[in-house]
Amino acid sequence: GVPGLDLDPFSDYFLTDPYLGHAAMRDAGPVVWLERYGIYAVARYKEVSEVLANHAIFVSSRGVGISDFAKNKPWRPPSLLLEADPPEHTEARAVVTRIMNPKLIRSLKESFQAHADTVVVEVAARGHIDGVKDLAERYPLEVFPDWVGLDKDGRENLLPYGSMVFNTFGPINRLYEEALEKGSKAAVWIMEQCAPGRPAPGGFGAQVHAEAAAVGYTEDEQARLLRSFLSAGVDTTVHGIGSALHALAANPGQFELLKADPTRARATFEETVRHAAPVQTFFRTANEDTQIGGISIPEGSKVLMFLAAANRDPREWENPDDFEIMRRANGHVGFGFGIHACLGQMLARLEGECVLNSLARLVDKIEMTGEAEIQLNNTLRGLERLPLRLTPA
Ligand code: HEM
Ligand SMILES: CC(C)Cc1ccc(C(=O)O)cc1
Repeated sequence: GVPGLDLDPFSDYFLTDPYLGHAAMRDAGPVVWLERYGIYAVARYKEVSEVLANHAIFVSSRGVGISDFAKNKPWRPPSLLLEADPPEHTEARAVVTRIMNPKLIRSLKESFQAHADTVVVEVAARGHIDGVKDLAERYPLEVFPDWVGLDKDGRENLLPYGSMVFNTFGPINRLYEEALEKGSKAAVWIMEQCAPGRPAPGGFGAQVHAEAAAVGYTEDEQARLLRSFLSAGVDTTVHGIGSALHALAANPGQFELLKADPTRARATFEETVRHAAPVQTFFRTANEDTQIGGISIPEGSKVLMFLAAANRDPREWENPDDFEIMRRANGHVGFGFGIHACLGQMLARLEGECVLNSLARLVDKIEMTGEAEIQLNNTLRGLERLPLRLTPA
């Protein structure tokens, strides 16, 4: 039978340091049973990839959190992308990829890089900073809302809303309840911003609405489509950039390699997404009786995929726990894989690359001046605080 483990992947203890738990699950077998929640878990690269690829059996429309939408009404109307299966999912994705494509990214590169230089020059001159508040949060919160076309006022709602969305994929624990309390107020502003006609003309938001309207989406569907981007587009990049700063401060040799060739910024961010996995886990639901690694998985089972564990699976990676910007990180599952693979990964890479490229050219040293503090979240891994000293180049 399936090996059972008693670990709680949503406990503060596990979320603070998940790596021993990851190894225990990987070593226990291709799939394990987490008794505490009555869910299956896959932590090896091979099985995580297989579950992500097999979207017909391991479906998203029953929710990508622990709650099964076939049994319990979701706390918010389901996403047309994340919580949909083909054919509805295919159509929604086609609408968005008409806008979110390499041409768009090329058009943003110059302004995104210029802004990163401005911010990095400023924080480097300050010397002592909190890498989270002063850089990892500041940069995405300045470039992303302008690109979408959101109001100038109220942007402080974006992080608590995203934090709520990600916490609600987990069980109803303290993190879930605290996030729901903080996020509910933010949700009012988010939904106002998603309404057709609200985003600034010409921005990404208005373009999503126009493309969705063009294929007959109702106003509610147009709003929900844009909601996906306000849900997924901020906390993730904030944690990606924060984790990159942390990794570079903790590995000075890697920062020297980056400074030697600032075009390595792109590969540095990719290795960060592999190594830190800002999105640690989420679920699929077995839509029929099936099996994983020879173990029977009954219809209705929730399967928790540990992307972070797959990205450090020694069966797939050499020195998996080492942060190595020169390695070939492609193939990692930090942005997912298959039909639901991250729709914003090009934008995320652009944001990460721009900040790290600025750091490489404008900063000579990046040093920890105290302990990094983890921000606990049922799904995301990122920092609450990162005390740094930057020395200008
Ligand atoms: C480092 C930053 C990011 C990481 C690690 C990340 C990770 C992921 C992952 C793992 C998925 C797959 C979810 C699944 O398979 O159910 C995903 C989907 C998605 N991401 Fe990202 N993401 C990031 C940034 C962004 C940004 C900046 C945006 C928007 C601008 C975005 C928008 C989306 C959307 C809309 C989906 C749903 C796609 C679908 O279901 O077809 N993400 N992301
Ligand atoms: C890693 C994913 C779970 C991030 C994410 C969150 C929310 C949405 C949405 O469509 O609301 C899409 C993607």
